[in-house]
Amino acid sequence: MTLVAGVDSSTQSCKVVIRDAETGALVREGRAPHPGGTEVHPSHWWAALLQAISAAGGLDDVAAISVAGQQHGMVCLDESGNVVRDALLWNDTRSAQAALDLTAELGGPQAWADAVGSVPVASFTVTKLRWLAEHEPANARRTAAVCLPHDWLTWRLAGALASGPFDAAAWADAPTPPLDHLTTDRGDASGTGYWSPFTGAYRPDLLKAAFGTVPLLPRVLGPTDEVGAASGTGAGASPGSTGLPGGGLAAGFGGAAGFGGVAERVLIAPGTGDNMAAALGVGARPGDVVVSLGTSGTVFAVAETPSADPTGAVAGFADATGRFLPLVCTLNAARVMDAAARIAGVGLDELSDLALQAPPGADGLTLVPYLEGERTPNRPTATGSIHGLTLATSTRAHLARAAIEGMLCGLADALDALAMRPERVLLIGGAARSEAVRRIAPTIFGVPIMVPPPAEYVANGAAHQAATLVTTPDWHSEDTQTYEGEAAPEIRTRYTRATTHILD
Ligand SMILES: Nc1ncnc2c1ncn2[C@@H]1O[C@H](COP(=O)(O)OP(=O)(O)O)[C@@H](O)[C@H]1O
Ligand SMILES: O=C(CO)[C@@H](O)[C@H](O)COP(=O)(O)O
Repeated sequence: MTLVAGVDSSTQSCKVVIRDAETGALVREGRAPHPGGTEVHPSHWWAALLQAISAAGGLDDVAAISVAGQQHGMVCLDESGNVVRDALLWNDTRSAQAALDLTAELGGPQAWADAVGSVPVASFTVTKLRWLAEHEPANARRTAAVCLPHDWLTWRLAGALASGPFDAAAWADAPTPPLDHLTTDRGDASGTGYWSPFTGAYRPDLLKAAFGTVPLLPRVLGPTDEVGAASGTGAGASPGSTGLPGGGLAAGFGGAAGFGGVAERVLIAPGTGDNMAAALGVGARPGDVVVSLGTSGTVFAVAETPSADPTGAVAGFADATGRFLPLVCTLNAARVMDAAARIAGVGLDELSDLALQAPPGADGLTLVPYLEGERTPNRPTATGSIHGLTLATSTRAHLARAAIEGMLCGLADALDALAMRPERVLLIGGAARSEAVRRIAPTIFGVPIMVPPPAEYVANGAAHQAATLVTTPDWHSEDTQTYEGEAAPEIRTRYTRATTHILD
């Protein structure tokens, strides 16, 4: 049996799955938590990855690996490859003004949508770089290369694999490759704000306008390229860079160092952004819409052509297959339920039970879930609010229901923004494990919802990408469960009214 590993380095944790490359059967898995906060030193991701790989039984018998990661995070490296400052994550809103400034400077939202498929908001890397240039000029000057979380982990993994077989202690300080060995993929690159899904190339002019200089950028690999192989597409190589010198890292991988396991050489797939990997993992095809309820709430579709929404609601991303992934993202999803459970003093399962005890619409109790500000709609400084509080609605059950309905109303607006008539709506992510979420979602979305069995779909997608390096994977998706319910548009109407009465 040939094994492959898939990694999901997401906001809250790192998950590793080891699967049979041919069939996709799960062999073993592991996970480790990430620290909280919206700025994190990348070394925490590396430590969590090593811990999760250990928990998953190591990599000695693994033939290929792929890392998917939270999108947009700004990882700045100096000339020696050291991290310049803590990474600003996708949900850090300090660059909201920079986003407004950049939008105006280029000539408005349409100009950005036409240039890179998306209108920048605080999540996008390009706005974080502008913030750095303005607020931390010394750190900006030290920045020799900029990459994304999955790029950085892939680069570290390449260095560690070149140093010897998996050993968490030895790998903790494994040497890193030269900066010009950094790689990314088109899916994650499309969330930077300086890579165009229309041309498949970087827009160094936009980066220079935002940051003042053009640091080295990761080479953009094609969907089936191998990290370290000299024959990648190279499309969008960093300005001035001609690709990997001397055939890259391939010679240093794995077996040459005498791995004890079956695999002679661990291949590294390009990896991608977590949403692009989720699309792979769930087997999304054109006509499908995927709703993912993780730290972020995302609604996305696989598309044959790139999109350019000047309203900024839909980000015109690329996917991990050569197609496109129009996506709407909210800052507030699973953690709204975490917060409601904390207030109610219950666990997540009990919160689900409580929510199902309250009637649809929670007797008018409406929760606007902007607990971390909001990205869609673009309200970076907004706060959450509760409306319709009466003696009768002052119960834990009403609160639980209102929290879930409020979170889902934000996602229903996202679904509307995609402007599709989906053939299937698939619900995944941590909060999709909640029975209340599964049962309430069809009433809020107004369409039946298909829920695949709970699994780590981002890590699975990464594993599938890794499998394509060693075989032609024939992975069958497991049965989904369909949830239906009577549409309750009045809940969304009340929610929309409530969103006009929130504090910034
Ligand atoms: N049974 C459940 N009900 C509701 N939320 C859940 C449940 N299980 C996990 N979660 C939530 O899912 C979130 C993690 O989901 P995940 O998709 O792994 O997030 P991320 O990928 O952003 O790190 C956490 O906030 C966790 O509390
Ligand atoms: O910013 C986006 C998408 O544009 C987020 O979806 C991040 O990619 C974080 O994902 P999760 O950690 O919530 O999976």
